[in-house]
Amino acid sequence: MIELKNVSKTYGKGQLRLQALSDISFQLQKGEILGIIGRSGAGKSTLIRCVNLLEIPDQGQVIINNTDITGLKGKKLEEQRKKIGMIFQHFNLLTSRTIFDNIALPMELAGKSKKEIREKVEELLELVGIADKARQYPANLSGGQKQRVAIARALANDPHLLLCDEATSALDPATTKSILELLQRINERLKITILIITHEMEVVKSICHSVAIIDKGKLMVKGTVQEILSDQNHPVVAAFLPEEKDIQLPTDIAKTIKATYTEEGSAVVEIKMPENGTITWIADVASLFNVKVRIIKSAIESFGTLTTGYLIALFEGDNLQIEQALHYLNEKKINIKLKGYASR
Ligand SMILES: Nc1ncnc2c1ncn2[C@@H]1O[C@H](COP(=O)(O)OP(=O)(O)OP(=O)(O)O)[C@@H](O)[C@H]1O
Repeated sequence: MIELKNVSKTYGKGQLRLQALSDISFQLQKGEILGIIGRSGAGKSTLIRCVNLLEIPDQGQVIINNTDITGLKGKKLEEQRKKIGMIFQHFNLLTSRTIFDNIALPMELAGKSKKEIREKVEELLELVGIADKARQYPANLSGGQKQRVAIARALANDPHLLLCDEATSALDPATTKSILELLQRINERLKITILIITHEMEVVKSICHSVAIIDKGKLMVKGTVQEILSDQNHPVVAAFLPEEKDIQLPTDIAKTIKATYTEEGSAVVEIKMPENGTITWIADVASLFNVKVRIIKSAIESFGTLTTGYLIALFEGDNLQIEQALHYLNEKKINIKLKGYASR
């Protein structure tokens, strides 16, 4: 079990003094995957760096399997650090070393034998699915493959804890999914505890067992993903709710949008998603007014049964009929906002 007890950290002195972490306490059970979310500057990276003592807390304790590692120095601290793996947003691989040698590095530093290192690296290459890349260099790999190397390297000394600092933030959605699946497989197979710092809801929803939110250096709440995400008033949910400012007009439309209808134009309409996540009126608008609704942008999140967010749609048709359709939707109290008119 991993426990943080009343951990605080300040940077700077005098007027520049900044309380980055304030009295943080939580527990992580063996095999748990905890996601920590929070706004930029909330203290997420400081927290994760305090867990492996890359930053030394001013106060409080980091207790790993009943050992208070904050009190350790020298070799004893190094021994404990070896049991904590870490992966980063930008992978942090050594460009002059092959993939094999990148993964081998922590074991070389730990003084393992060549045979031991070879066997372990081969096993890890298989585990993360890049056995064919052993002799390549990082520059020849995709982002997802680089993160697989970083994961293998983080596992080299059989850690009991894996720290992930925005590990999928630089990856596209499909690669993110495959890396999250890999982390989940590692968690299940090796029973390794994982602490993830993220700003991506997808990460929390797809692999975390529990989630906590950090705000201005304070840990607000920790709970299971299920209980937190089904409560739409929960601060964790609120932190992820798309706001109106999150949906912007596509640039080509923003440049040409006009306040009045133009011949051969279409109305640009912002739609607030209803909470049940279903828009039922598109077919009505088509059949009653011969207006075609085309969704061109969305910022939507789902939490349990709640769906929330915004869409941008083009209403295409004759001016009068578009106006009638908008009037009809306003009468029905559908949450829409006319942004202007675009040329087709
Ligand atoms: N080495 C440092 N020296 C001084 N201030 C620091 C240092 N590292 C972080 N800070 C400050 O501490 C606060 C927390 O920073 P931290 O990097 O932990 O936030 P974060 O939640 O990880 O942010 P982001 O999501 O933008 O990476 C910020 O105000 C930051 O400017």
